[in-house]
Amino acid sequence: MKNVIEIQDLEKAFGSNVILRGVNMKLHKGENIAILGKSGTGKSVLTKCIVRLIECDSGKINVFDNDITEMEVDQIDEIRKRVGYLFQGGALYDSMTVKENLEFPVRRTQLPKNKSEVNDMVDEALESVGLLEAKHKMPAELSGGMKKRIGLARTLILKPEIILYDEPTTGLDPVTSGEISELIMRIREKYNTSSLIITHDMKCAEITADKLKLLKDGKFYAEGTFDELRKSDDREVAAYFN
Ligand SMILES: Nc1ncnc2c1ncn2[C@@H]1O[C@H](COP(=O)(O)OP(=O)(O)OP(=O)(O)O)[C@@H](O)[C@H]1O
Repeated sequence: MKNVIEIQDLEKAFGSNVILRGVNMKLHKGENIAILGKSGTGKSVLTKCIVRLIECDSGKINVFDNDITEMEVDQIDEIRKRVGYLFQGGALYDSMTVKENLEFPVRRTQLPKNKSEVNDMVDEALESVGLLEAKHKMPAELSGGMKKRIGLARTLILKPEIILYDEPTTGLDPVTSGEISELIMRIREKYNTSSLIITHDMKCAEITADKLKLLKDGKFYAEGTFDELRKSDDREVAAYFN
């Protein structure tokens, strides 16, 4: 199976604070992997290394068969267009409408397009997350769940092949969390994406992930399907299912 991400022996420290101590993983095309781990274990650092928002210290990170640790800035930009990163809070610009928030990545990273083309892209992305009616709203008028959806629409507008979800359901009630998890699945179907999903929400992992990986002490400690890990005798793993 084709890998869209392949990481070998990734290490990262901030000063004396060693975070990643030899991370290895592969993400196949079309696959969803959930990354579990206690707070502060380096899940976000790992995903940020994948798009070089953080520079790793050593190791290889192949994205679409290119080692991004060796790339020049302009080549990285090409990769970033193909890898969407959904930040924890949605990271919307509060002073811009939803429409303007969605136009922003298009204007920054794509060839000039005429107004109506950009408008169509905005509408398609909003329709994909079921929020076309929020187009002219300001972020302050949106609920937490709506902000997550709009953040996702802003990621989708560039039609990424990989999406990195950083805690897509955190801070949401169980019903809205479930809706976001279902949306992640619909997005995979529609856009044919592969995803890494950092989550503390086991329901989200159950719904969205083909495979779960548990980060502990700077390495992956366990991996398997939801059902395989649920049956694990290992106390570290079992703790996630209590
Ligand atoms: N830019 C940075 N400079 C210094 N330390 C950092 C930086 N980014 C992250 N860290 C440290 O790296 C560690 C891992 O952080 P990270 O955000 O990856 O944790 P996480 O597993 O995603 O946690 P959570 O589940 O709480 O979001 C933390 O100790 C954090 O303080």
